[in-house]
Amino acid sequence: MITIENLSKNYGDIHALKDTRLTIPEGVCFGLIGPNGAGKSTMMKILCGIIDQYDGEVKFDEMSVKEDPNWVKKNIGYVPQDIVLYEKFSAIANLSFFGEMYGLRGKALKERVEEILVLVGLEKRGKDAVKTFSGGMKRRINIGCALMHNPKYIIMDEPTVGVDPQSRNYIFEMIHKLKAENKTILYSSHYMEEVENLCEEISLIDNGQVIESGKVTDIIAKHSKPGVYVEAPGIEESMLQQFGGVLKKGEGFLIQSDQVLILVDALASWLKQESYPVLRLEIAHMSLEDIFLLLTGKTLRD
Ligand SMILES: Nc1ncnc2c1ncn2[C@@H]1O[C@H](COP(=O)(O)OP(=O)(O)OP(=O)(O)O)[C@@H](O)[C@H]1O
Repeated sequence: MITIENLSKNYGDIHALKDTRLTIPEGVCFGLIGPNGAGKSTMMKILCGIIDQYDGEVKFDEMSVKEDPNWVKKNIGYVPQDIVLYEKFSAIANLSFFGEMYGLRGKALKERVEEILVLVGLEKRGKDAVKTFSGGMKRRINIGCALMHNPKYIIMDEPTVGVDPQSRNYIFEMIHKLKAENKTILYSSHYMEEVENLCEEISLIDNGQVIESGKVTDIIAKHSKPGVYVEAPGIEESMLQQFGGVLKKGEGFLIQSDQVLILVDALASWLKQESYPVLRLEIAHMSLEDIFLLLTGKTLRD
């Protein structure tokens, strides 16, 4: 279990994390969701010991990150947001380099490199220089490097950003395999649907603080309200506020109400009376993304 207590980090006047608390259970894929600048990367860098100047406490079981940075290096695999690889060297050379840093040698190193190449789906490209790889392939090798020492905890900072669909699917498959091996994975993303599919538990982060945390289904059950989605060119949020709470969603609006049938009727009459062309009018439930918007007033992506 990872326990984060009263974690704060400032960069000059910027409060990247503000008295944050979080508990991450063992053996789950845990998603950190938040917009740009929410504090996700800062939290991850503190967890894996890259940032060591902060207030508060981070513990893996009872092991404090501050007390034993070497334990952290042995037990955590960190996949940074920016790909770090030696472009001129082959995939095998890159994986071997990271394996050696973690103390692997000889046969054990060779076998682990082969295992990782299979895991990331690049066993046929092992001897090729990384500079000949697509962005998605580089990302897969980058993840492989973080797994060379078979860490118990894996921290992945937005591993699918800028990645092609094929590589993204490889990454998802990899995560499912790691979950089957009972690894604890911390996974940050701006993509709610990714996190909903991969993670058993999540934390919504905004402005350096945890807004909500728990199982995806529990968060949805707690905050989601039924409502009606309406899409009609020309209508504006202020016009719909007479009907209930309004959230802007895609090209239309989601209006919350416990009386959805009455609301559909009322909206239909109003739209007809005002002569707005209606593209969609339907009963809808709030998604996790809608809940994030409801709780923070922000969308996940600009
Ligand atoms: N080295 C740094 N120096 C100064 N400010 C920083 C530094 N790193 C991060 N910040 C600031 O701290 C805040 C949190 O940044 P952080 O990178 O942790 O957020 P994030 O949620 O990971 O965002 P993104 O999704 O864009 O990666 C932001 O306001 C950011 O500009």
